[in-house]
Amino acid sequence: MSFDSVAIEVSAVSKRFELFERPSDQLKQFIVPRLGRMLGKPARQYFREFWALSEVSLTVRRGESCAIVGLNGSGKSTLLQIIAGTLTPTSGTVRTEGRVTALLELGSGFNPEFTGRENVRLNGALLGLTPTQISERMRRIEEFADIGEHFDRPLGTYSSGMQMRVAFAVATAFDPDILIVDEALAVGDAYFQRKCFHRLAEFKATGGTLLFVSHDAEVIKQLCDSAVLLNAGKLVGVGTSREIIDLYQGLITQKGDMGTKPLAVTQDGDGVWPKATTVTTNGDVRLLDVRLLDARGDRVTEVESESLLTVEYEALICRALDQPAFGLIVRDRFGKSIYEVSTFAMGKSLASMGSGERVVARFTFDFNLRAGNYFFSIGIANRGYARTEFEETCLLMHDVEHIKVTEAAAAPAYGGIFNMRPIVSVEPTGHALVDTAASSAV
Ligand SMILES: Nc1ncnc2c1ncn2[C@@H]1O[C@H](COP(=O)(O)OP(=O)(O)OP(=O)(O)O)[C@@H](O)[C@H]1O
Repeated sequence: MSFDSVAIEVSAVSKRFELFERPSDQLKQFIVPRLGRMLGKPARQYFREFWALSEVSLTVRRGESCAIVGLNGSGKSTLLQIIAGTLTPTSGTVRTEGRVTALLELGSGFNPEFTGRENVRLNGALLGLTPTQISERMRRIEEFADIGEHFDRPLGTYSSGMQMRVAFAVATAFDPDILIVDEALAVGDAYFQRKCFHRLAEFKATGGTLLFVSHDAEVIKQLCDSAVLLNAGKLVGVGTSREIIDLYQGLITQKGDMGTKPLAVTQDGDGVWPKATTVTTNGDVRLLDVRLLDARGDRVTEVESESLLTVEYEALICRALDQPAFGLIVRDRFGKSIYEVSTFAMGKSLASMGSGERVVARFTFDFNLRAGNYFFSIGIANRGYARTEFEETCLLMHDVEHIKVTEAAAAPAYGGIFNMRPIVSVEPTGHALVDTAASSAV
C-alpha cells in the first residue's frame, strides 16, 4: 500500500508503564541502578512492569473513519495518545500524514487561566494558523460552543461540559486532516452530543480521517467504516465497525457471564455457522438449523412488507438447562438493532431441558418493516435475572440468516423504519383563529 492513501500507520507499537508500589521506590529506581553501575553491581528493579500495549499494528486510510473499541483498561486511550504524539511508545513506530488534531483528556492543550477566546487563539497559533485565519474561524467556534458570556471568562471557571464544547469546537474548526477523538460525545447534554455527531459526520463527508474511541455501539456503527478491538493491550480484531462491535459485545457477555464454563468468542462463524459474523458460546448448545417461513410455512428468502414471517431455529442441548430461554434480534443492514426479544423477557418460563434434546424456537411476526435487508441474531441462555441478563450465556450468534423485505403493491406509504399503525384523526376544534391584525384594521 502506498503511503499516499494512508493517513495513520501504527507499526508494532508497545507501551510499558513502570508501576511503583511506593513513591520512595521511584527515587530508588532513579539512584540505585546508577550507583550500582558505578560500583559494577547488577542492577535491581524497584518497579513492576505493565504492558498497556503489545505489538499493536494498525493502518487507517485517508478519508476512513476507524473506531477503537475495547473494555475499560484495554489500552484505547494509550494508543490514541501515542498516535496523537502526546505519549511516546516503548517500541514501534507511528506515522501520520497531514495536520492532526486530538480531543483527548478534558482540558489538555488548554490554559485554565486564559478565557475560551484566548485559548482558541493560543491553539490556532500552535497549529500554525495566522491571526487572520484564527479570527475568521472565531465566530464559528463561538457559535458552536454556544456558552454565551462564559466564552470570555477563564477556562478554569467552566464546567466539564463547557470545556468540552470549546475543545470540540476548536478541534474541528481548524481544518484537521486527521481528527482523533476520545469519548468526547460522552460529555455534554443530549442536544450537544447530536451537534458533535453531526460535526463529525460533516468532517467525514468532506474527506477527513477520523480515529474514534467510544463505548457507544450505535454511534460507532453510524460514524465509522472500520474498527479494531483491543483486549488487554493486544489487537484481537480488525474489521468493519459492525463486525467489531459484535465481537466486542461477545467479549462483554463473556465478562458479565456468571456461568462456570468459559465462553469462547470468535469473529465469523467458520466451523460453527458459516454465515454468522460472530459466535459467543460456552458449548452447552449447538445450532442445527435456521429457517425463515412465510404464512404458508414455506421456506423463503424474501417477504412482502406487512406479511407474516416465522423465524425458527433448531438447537441441540448438550448440557441440561434448568431455566432455558430463547431469543431473537432483528437488525438492519447497518447492524442497528430494531427489535430484541426473548422468551424470558416475554415472561414465558420454559420447562428444563435435558442433554441430547433437540428443540425448535419459533418467532412469528407481522413483518411490518420498510423494504430492505434485515438480519437475525439468535441467543440461547439459562437462568435469566433481568430483562436481557442471564447467569449463563450458552450461545449468541449474530447474522445467522437474513431476509429481503419488498414493498407490497398495496403497502401504506410512510417514512421511518416500521409501520407503527397509528390511529389518526383530524377534526375541527370549533375555535376559529382570529387574525388580530386584520380585525384591528377594519
Ligand atoms: N501513566 C500510566 N501509568 C501506569 N499505568 C497506566 C498509565 N496510563 C494508563 N495505564 C494503564 O494502562 C492500561 C490501559 O489504559 P488506557 O487508559 O489506555 O485504557 P482504555 O482502554 O482507554 O480504558 P477506558 O475505557 O477505561 O478509558 C490500564 O490498565 C491503565 O491502568
